[in-house]
Amino acid sequence: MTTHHYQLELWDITKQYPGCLANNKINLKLERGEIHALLGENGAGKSTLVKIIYGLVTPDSGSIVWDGQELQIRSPSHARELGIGMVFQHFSLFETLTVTENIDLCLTPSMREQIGDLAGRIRELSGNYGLNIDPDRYVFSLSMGERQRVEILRCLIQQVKLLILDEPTSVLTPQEVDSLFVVLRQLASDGCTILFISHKLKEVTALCHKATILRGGRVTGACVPANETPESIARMMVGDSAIAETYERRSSKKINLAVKDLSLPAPNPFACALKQLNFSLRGGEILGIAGVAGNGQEELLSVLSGEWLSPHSDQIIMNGKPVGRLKVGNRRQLGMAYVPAERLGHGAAPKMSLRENLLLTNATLGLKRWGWVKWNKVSARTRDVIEQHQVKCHNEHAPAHSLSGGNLQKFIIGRELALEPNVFVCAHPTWGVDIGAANAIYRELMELRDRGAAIVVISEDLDELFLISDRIAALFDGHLSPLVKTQETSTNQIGQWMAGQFLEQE
Ligand SMILES: Nc1ncnc2c1ncn2[C@@H]1O[C@H](COP(=O)(O)OP(=O)(O)OP(=O)(O)O)[C@@H](O)[C@H]1O
Repeated sequence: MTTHHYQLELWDITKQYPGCLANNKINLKLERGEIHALLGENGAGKSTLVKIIYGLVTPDSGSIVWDGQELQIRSPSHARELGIGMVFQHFSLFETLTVTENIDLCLTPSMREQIGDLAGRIRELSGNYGLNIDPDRYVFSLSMGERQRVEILRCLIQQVKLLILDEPTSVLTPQEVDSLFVVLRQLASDGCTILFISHKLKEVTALCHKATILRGGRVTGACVPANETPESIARMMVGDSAIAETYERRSSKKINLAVKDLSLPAPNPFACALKQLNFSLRGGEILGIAGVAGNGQEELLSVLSGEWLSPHSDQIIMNGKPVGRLKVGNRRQLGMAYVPAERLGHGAAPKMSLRENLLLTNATLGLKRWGWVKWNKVSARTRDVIEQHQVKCHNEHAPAHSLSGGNLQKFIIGRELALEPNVFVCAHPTWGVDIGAANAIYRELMELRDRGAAIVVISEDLDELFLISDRIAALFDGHLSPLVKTQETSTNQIGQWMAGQFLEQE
């Protein structure tokens, strides 16, 4: 049954969740040194399968052959001992510890002894692979891109034979993606096998040697990505809904959101101060803000949403009212909705059910009276969001953490759109969302825009920003570049602005 040149073989792997057959007799073989893409729409069963390989989930039936030996992977620490490393979509780092302390936590005593000076080894590996990580920094001060690089470093330090990456590029800029691919190709040529989950099909065709496609928990196809186009792979995954659309540009006269001379000191030594930001946004307009992670995106999101207050009330004006000193809840009452970058923990409370999560931001919409929650209404509204946005889940009582990443993102966006905001601030709207659902989200953003809302989209995906934005700008070191019409600029120019070139022109 086994062939020894395979690093990993899965035979008839099956996993049933209540009401959902997440993996249905899956067969998969990974050769040593190959980069293998695992593709499929949201909820297809990709994360379940890789959690089985990483020992986080026990399959109901089927067998696993590692390095020619049939075995059971009992736990993540067992997986790591075998040489299996995983970088999750949701990072698993402790924010109040440094990079070195975080990496140290997953080492066994013998690994510690073998490595010796851990901080030195981190510096060395970080240098070799161009990851640019300072071992002494605290994780809370790192951008999403940097956090992901710490996770990759953590696996590299353990000398993995199989590296599993779940949506690794979703928080990276094009330049960071290129350098990640250099690292991955180097690792693969050193004999490390890489299992790569991604919804970004251009990247799959550029990087991966083989691809396996899942649908509804089954393997439904396989291909050599280099022989395919992103469109042909998309059709294999989700059918014709994948075909990309283009959108007309619109805008109106009324200004829904204005930011005036907004400067904000960095709240900690590693955060980014915002410097003299000025922009205004009309109803019926989408402003795309590009930038390399860590250049002020998190800070701008926090100050626009009201999680942080601006120094003066009139530095942020919503529909003519100064709101800079109002908190999130008050801004929501005035018509703002907000989707933060991190889904679990920030966008949704993981252990709370979907209807409780809906209530968290929709409470003002007649769902409470005299302090009593009208649970029937909350349930009905949650079911509407689930239906309208085709969120795959058991029902409205499912805890947020039981949803696949893309489905949770669809739910959070749907919940916020249900508020019918006139100012919508949204980070990474299609992070981890499959191509069919991404198009559905784009359509909804366009429709909201056409109903007169002003929308700010902060994203590191330039293709996305060029597809949907009416105007576009880049953040660099807390400075905002000029805002230009998307048709009048190019990815090249915005790429240069992302590196701060606009400051030299001023
Ligand atoms: N702990 C759980 N309890 C109940 N159902 C679950 C649980 N984990 C996953 N599921 C369900 O199993 C199915 C497969 O989910 P999985 O996370 O594997 O999909 P995926 O292909 O990784 O999707 P995505 O691209 O959105 O991350 C989904 O319908 C999901 O809701």
